[in-house]
Amino acid sequence: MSAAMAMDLAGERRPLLKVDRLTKHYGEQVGCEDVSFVLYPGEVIGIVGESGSGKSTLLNVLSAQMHPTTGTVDYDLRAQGPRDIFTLSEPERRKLMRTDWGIVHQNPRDGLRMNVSAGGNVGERLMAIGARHYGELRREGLDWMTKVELDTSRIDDKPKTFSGGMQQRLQIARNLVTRPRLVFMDEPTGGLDVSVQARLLDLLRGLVRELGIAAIIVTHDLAVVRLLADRLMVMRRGRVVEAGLTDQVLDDPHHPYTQLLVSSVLQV
Ligand SMILES: Nc1ncnc2c1ncn2[C@@H]1O[C@H](COP(=O)(O)OP(=O)(O)OP(=O)(O)O)[C@@H](O)[C@H]1O
Repeated sequence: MSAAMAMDLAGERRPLLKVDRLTKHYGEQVGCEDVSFVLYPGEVIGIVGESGSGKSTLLNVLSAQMHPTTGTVDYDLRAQGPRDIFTLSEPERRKLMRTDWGIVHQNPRDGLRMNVSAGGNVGERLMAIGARHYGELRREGLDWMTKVELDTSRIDDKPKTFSGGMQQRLQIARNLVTRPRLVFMDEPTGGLDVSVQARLLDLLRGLVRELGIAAIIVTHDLAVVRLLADRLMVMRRGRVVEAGLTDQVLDDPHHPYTQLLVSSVLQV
């Protein structure tokens, strides 16, 4: 049973994120249009669609990296309760990014410091929330390298000497070490060999479930959402055309576009 379902049974259903009529235009061009949904603690939602359907735009707006044209995103800030993330001050937003949120980029270069050691990449995030004790930082670094199946003898090596799959695992460790409540992932296995992808997906699934983290995962790969996501949103031309439980949407797609998306994958 997922953490979200457990939460449901316990009756503790306060949304972590509430997205209301989110729209982003680039001049005349539609990025995303009128997107609304609710995400609960511990729940994993997948956003799929072909290239240009608006997935990255939506993720960038949801993670406050971009302002919407209209619409709101309310995030449950523990002590303060729900706040529209676009009304946060810059320091408040940065604090959120450092503590409660993680962002796993498709390209590990965008999420790692390539000239800082692997241990430093993990420790840095902890230092940003106040950890100072060197031995403790080192222990956490080793612990997280083990968790993401990296050889701990490489702790002092820089990520630029790592393979793509190793860099991605380190990026995941760097993001999860602070135990965020919400992680945004953009094509987390994109650009990796199929065999490396499968192992990384297994690893991600285990960690997300173990830590009870909520996640929003953007991908064009239906196998990724099949494995990781509780719920699915299918986007086309900036709009959500179908949404529901992942297995239901993939096994019994209603919208013709989803049917096409599913059948084209099955034919591969
Ligand atoms: N900076 C920009 N300026 C103008 N139009 C943009 C910009 N970024 C995205 N768009 C447009 O917004 C729409 C959605 O693009 P977006 O990158 O969000 O799609 P996507 O589903 O993430 O695609 P991909 O899978 O190829 O990354 C597209 O029509 C795209 O041309």
